Amino acid sequence: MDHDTPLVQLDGLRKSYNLGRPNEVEVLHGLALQVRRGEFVALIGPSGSGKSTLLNVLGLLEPPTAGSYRLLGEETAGLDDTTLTRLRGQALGFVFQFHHLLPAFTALENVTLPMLMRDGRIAPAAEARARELLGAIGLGEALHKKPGELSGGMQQRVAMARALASRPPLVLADEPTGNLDRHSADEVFALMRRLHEELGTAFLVVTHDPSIAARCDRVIELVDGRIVSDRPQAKT
Ligand SMILES: Nc1ncnc2c1ncn2[C@@H]1O[C@H](COP(=O)(O)OP(=O)(O)OP(=O)(O)O)[C@@H](O)[C@H]1O
Repeated sequence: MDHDTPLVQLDGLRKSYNLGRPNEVEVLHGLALQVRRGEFVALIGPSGSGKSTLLNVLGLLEPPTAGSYRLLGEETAGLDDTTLTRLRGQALGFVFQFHHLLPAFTALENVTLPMLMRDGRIAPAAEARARELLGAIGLGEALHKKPGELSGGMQQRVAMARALASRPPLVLADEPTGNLDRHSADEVFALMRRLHEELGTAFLVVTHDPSIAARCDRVIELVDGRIVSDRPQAKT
């Protein structure tokens, strides 16, 4: 992929849910959007405006109903499941509101396991990579702790390490600080910004928290399934 090719390019993207004829409900109404390498973008909008739906489409978890979605320059329409899984693994990391760590496994195992399972083959040096990442984000002492022994903020930092382990160019984050108190939320967000600076990873962050949106470089606002504003923000 050419370095200037957008990571994400949507053209006329529509998504409907078929609740049984004639009740087809269109949730995303023809979106056009580009996300480029190394951007740090907030996606905001009222409840029900389609943010999660858009993230699901971007994450290749749900197909669009119409329009084009190019990921890393590759048109995703019509790709089979194996190809979608490969492309997802190559392009994307995911962070959710709830960490979804495996409770029976340690922090180190939680970060290592997805790397081992990627493409069904053993990724070389997966554990070394997991140790390095967890060390870099201040969890070197917690490698062998299980999620239940960690604070909410620490759990979310482990989830961040898991998302970045495979060096994706883009991380999709759905309310990554939504379940945390102010202090932990600020800590987790600061970590995201730091990883963005150090690794050049692009982030698309769905948030209801105005103070988090205010610290992103670009803010896209969705209302009723349409982009009503998309503006850069000066760094504060
Ligand atoms: N699987 C589905 N089947 C039918 N309708 C759906 C489905 N998923 C979402 N919707 C509808 O799509 C619309 C947008 O929902 P979505 O969850 O994307 O909004 P959101 O902006 O993420 O909201 P929130 O901020 O509350 O998470 C809503 O009207 C919702 O009812």
